[in-house]
Amino acid sequence: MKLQGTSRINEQGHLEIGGKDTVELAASFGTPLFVYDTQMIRERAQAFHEAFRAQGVNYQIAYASKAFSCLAMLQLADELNLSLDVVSGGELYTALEAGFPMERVHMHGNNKAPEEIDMAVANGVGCFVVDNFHELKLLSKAAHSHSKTVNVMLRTTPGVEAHTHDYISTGQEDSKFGFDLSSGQGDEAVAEVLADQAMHLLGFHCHIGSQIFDTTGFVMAVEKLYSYIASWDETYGYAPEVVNVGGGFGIRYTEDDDPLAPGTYIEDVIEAVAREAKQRNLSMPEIWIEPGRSLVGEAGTTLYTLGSEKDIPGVRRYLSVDGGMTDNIRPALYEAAYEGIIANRADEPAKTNYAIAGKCCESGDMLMWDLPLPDAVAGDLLAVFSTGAYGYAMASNYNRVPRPPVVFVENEEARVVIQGESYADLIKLDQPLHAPVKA
Ligand SMILES: Cc1ncc(COP(=O)(O)O)c(C=O)c1O
Ligand SMILES: N[C@@H](CCCC[NH3+])C(=O)O
Repeated sequence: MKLQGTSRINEQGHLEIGGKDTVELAASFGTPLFVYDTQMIRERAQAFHEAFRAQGVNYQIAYASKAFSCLAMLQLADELNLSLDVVSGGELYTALEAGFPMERVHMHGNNKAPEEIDMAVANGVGCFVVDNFHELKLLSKAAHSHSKTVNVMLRTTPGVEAHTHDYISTGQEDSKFGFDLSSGQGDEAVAEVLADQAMHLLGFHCHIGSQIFDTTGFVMAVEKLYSYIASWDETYGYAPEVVNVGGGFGIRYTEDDDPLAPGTYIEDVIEAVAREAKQRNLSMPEIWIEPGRSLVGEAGTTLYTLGSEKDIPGVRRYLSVDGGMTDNIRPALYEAAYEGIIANRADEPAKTNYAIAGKCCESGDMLMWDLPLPDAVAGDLLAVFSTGAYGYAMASNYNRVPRPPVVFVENEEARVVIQGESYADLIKLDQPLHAPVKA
């Protein structure tokens, strides 16, 4: 695997990230450990900004905070002039506590609870990405009761299928997300929002899926959406101020992945919107996107310590790490592929294929099935690449495994941004039946 960002192999043959030796990071903070190369996040955000500026359109880049949310990450996103996609009261709370400007927060969710809607209205989020009719009712009620006008984006499902894993594909008709366009749900929703004094219709949103490597799906979604926008223009004299094409821009997990530069997605989307709008005599809307993975995915590396080995001659050599599905559920959930190296002997050539197992009581707790490594022994440090998105964010305490710490590294400095959980943390919400009877 080609090293990315600030990662390099230093004179000791150790993997270094952000000028920090990963062997030292593991010694200081323990393993498993999530290490984020924050310079890489800055560069990614910059690349998206530059791509938009080059096209001269008004835009917002909303970081999809579901990919990785914590106070420090959201403060970094703010520093990078990103807006923020939040999907729950908890993500919104994190944004509030981070001091993220609420006017740049976009409130998502396919089943927003009345309390979450109320919280978002009260705090003045920039817009609601409304998913369904139930939510429209709740939102209207909340907006009226706060005597506020709320900005609304309608989430639509344009009927475009992204070529990705079924579970991370969202733009197809048969999806739990958004208003279905072909059955007329979009028309009804537009009428409802336009008729409500407490709502301002900003425009339309679609998100076709994740880990997408070409622009065809985005262009098709724009074309499809515009065929409806044209009819809403005719019927209601309404044209959108904003079109949001979601996130889903692919990243490199393995050598087989060949992601496009951020600029390519942006150029193709803008070209498609400009063409569609012009053809229908509509003004060019602002273009918004919602990248998660492409901002933080490749910036994250997980460090594990290798432990037990099991060799089944002629079948497979298993090596176990001190984490697994509790810090990275993606291989078990989506058969997601990863690559890694022995971080303390990063200059040695690979000799043997290993199956990398987690420590949970599940046969499916496998991180990789065929990872070529130099002969590895217990105590070696395994670095798994591109774990920055939906790794920590989807971590669990299954088997009562504490969630690992997270550090940001940059310019030879490491900073803990999420502490590792202790065993005491694991039981802090437990309510015992009685005081423990100690023998
Ligand atoms: C509505 C929406 N926007 C943005 C994203 C971010 O996707 P990704 O992290 O693949 O860029 C997602 C997740 O797939 C999503 O559901
Ligand atoms: N969690 C997912 C993708 C879906 C995210 C949001 N719709 C992943 O790890 O790839």
